[in-house]
Amino acid sequence: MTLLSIRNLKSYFVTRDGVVKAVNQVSLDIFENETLGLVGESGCGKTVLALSILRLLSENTVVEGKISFKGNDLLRLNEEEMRDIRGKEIAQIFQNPLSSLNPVLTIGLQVSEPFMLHRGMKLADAWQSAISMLRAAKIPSPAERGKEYPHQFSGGMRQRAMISMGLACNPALILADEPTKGLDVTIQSQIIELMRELVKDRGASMLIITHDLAVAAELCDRIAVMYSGEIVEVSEIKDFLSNPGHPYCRGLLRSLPLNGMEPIPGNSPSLIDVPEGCRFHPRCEYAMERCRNEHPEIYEVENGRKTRCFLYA
Ligand SMILES: Nc1ncnc2c1ncn2[C@@H]1O[C@H](COP(=O)(O)OP(=O)(O)OP(=O)(O)O)[C@@H](O)[C@H]1O
Ligand code: NI
Repeated sequence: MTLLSIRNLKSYFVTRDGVVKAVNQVSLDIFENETLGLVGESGCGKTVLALSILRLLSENTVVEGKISFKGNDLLRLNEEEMRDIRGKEIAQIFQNPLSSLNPVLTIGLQVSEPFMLHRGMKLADAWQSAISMLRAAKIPSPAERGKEYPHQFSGGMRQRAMISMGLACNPALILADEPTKGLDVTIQSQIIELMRELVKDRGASMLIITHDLAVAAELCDRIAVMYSGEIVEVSEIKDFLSNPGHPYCRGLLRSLPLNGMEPIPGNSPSLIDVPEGCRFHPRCEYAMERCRNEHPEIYEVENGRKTRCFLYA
């Protein structure tokens, strides 16, 4: 069953230099009870896609298309209805908890907040629920540590606190944007393990944005790859790792340390002035005449795999 369905989403920023087409005609489904990875080079539009779902983009953004979630089109809800969905039905776990946590409130109080806001609990009950949540996130001595402030927590512990906050109201969908960025490798894998456990235990779905294909391999059921504002491949993670379809995805795999770290030649295109034809053609070793002039649609390949490449037309 589909939990969230994005159709023809466009998120454009109007800037002095031109229109930045950060998300361009994206269609993507997130199923119930699945973890979907979203990968792609820096600046390809991953964060903007996640922020579009939550409608957290700035005023100068034009957002068009349809985002269906539990019978509603999120893009058509009013701000009050949307506030009700944020944190309760769709939670976010973003990178850099230090900038997302309030420095002058205790961790316990901040994790209590969603319980008060969305579940109507009084502070004393919310506090108890917050402490259980911190315990579930494996924060040691949660009753004492809940009284501490963000700066008294290590980076890993702060991320655990953010995860507790995100999962407090049992959201159906969690949007996690690089949740382990900047953490030590060992802490990273503990956080990933924790997220997998908590998300699966609750039967929630997750969209996880990551640069790290190893993280995606560990955590995801399916993967979606973005290039220059577009989805270029969607596939089961195991098919993707063993046999990626799109030439860009083949390049991504070759750039992994265990495969020789061969970088993809060239740079990703500007989102203001995108190449004609296939956006990847200037960097593609398989580029044909057609790729220079025609924009490929996304083709159904096999096994639910979809690839935006004329090799599969
Ligand atoms: N408020 C804004 N105004 C104008 N352009 C923006 C704005 N926010 C993002 N962009 C542009 O939109 C594009 C996509 O940005 P986005 O943050 O989604 O990339 P990303 O894939 O998340 O990259 P990273 O992996 O580095 O986080 C970038 O070119 C970025 O500069
Ligand atoms: Ni990002």
